[in-house]
Amino acid sequence: MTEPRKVAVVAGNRIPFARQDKTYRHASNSDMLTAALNGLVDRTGLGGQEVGEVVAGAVLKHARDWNMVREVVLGSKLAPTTPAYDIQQACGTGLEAAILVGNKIALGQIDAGIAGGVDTASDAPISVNDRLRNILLDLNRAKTYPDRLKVLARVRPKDVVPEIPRNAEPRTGKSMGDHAALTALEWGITREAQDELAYNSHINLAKSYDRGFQNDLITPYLGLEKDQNLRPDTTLEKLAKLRTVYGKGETATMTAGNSTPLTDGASAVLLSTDEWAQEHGLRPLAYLTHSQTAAVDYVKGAEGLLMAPAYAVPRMLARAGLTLQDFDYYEIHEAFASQVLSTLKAWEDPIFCKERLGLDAPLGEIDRDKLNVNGSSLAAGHPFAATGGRIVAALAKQLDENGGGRGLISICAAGGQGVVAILEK
Ligand SMILES: CC(=O)CC(=O)SCCNC(=O)CCNC(=O)[C@H](O)C(C)(C)COP(=O)(O)OP(=O)(O)OC[C@H]1O[C@@H](n2cnc3c(N)ncnc32)[C@H](O)[C@@H]1OP(=O)(O)O
Repeated sequence: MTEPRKVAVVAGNRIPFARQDKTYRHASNSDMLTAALNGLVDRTGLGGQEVGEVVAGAVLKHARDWNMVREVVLGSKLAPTTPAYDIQQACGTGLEAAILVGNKIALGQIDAGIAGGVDTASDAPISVNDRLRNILLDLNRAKTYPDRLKVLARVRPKDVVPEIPRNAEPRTGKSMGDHAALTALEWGITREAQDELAYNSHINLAKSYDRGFQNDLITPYLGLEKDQNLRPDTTLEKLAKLRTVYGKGETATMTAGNSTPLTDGASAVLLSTDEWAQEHGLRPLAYLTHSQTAAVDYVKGAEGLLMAPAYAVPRMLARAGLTLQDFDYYEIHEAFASQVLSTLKAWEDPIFCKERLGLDAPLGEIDRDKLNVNGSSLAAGHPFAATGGRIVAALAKQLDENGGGRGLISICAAGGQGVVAILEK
């Protein structure tokens, strides 16, 4: 077996993220992923060329999009001979796509590949209930006109009520926010701490736009040039006034300001070997060096729904021979401010680290000045599968700009899962 090859993150591109039912109201997942992909192809001069694979996905997609990513490639500026396939790991999708591409590069199966993700909260895949579905299937089977009429006569008004996907866990019926509220309560996460994290996210993202950091990470789309959820004028006072939306009574702390908004958007990231990058006149921004996934049993309440990264990170650190403090940047996806803070508090807690992680000592604190330095999902928004690509591209660029260093990526996902990775330069 030959040594694994280094996996370079070469470039990234996304469209600005839009709030649900706003600018991208009429854009489909395929439209948005094509825009993100074509922007990356233009930026890297890959028009008409083939890459090893394109791997991407959407958390919510229409049944007609069963081969979405390959169809997107066929409609893109890449060569039509580029293989492509869909993956889905809830909010971990974009990062998992980068890991899959990276692993194939490391093993010598491909020299370059593109990882991506897309989601629309505006163009939700509405379905019909099982009764109407069975009637429609029978209608398709009916051979004669009278037979069809007989089948149609079975339709009742209640059958035509559409089923809209809920942002909830199928096994508990609770929304992600309700789950996060339970975890916030368990860890004693205050409203003030959540609002401060949300405030920093907006300020850091606004600063990153101001200093031009986002210029070669984003391609404007449908007239939108910046993330639509960004509020550079937000203040702690304004955040403190918002009503709570998850949790109950006096213990409720989560608001629209410290929870991610429902969002539309897409992202794409180019990964390759050093040699491939050089041959194509490109250069590595950073290297994808480690990754890990974990899952927790949130169904029986053994752990909080969004706490899997708290388990994945120490496992990855142990394999990498690193401590939690060995990083210059921490990119912790802000599904909810409370979930970031619960994770950080768990890593500082000796009992959690001993009893749940099996460690002799707590992982300890991180330097908060190194956390989400260019803003994260609370400010940018969170089009589920597109978030991983946003983070990988921004962190790689930040490490490059810094002239080197190491960054930790941590993404919580529905179903009690976590996907984490390390980028280094
Ligand atoms: C899926 C996975 O695998 C894992 C994950 O990541 S889990 C995370 C998944 N994502 C979610 O669950 C998304 C959850 N978010 C939502 O459902 C909704 O955004 C929400 C219920 C939290 C809020 O919805 P909403 O009430 O419609 O929000 P919105 O109208 O935008 O904001 C309410 C108010 O707060 C204000 N506001 C929001 N953020 C603000 C800020 N930063 N500063 C000042 N004001 C703000 C708005 O201006 C608005 O004020 P008005 O009512 O005066 O207009």
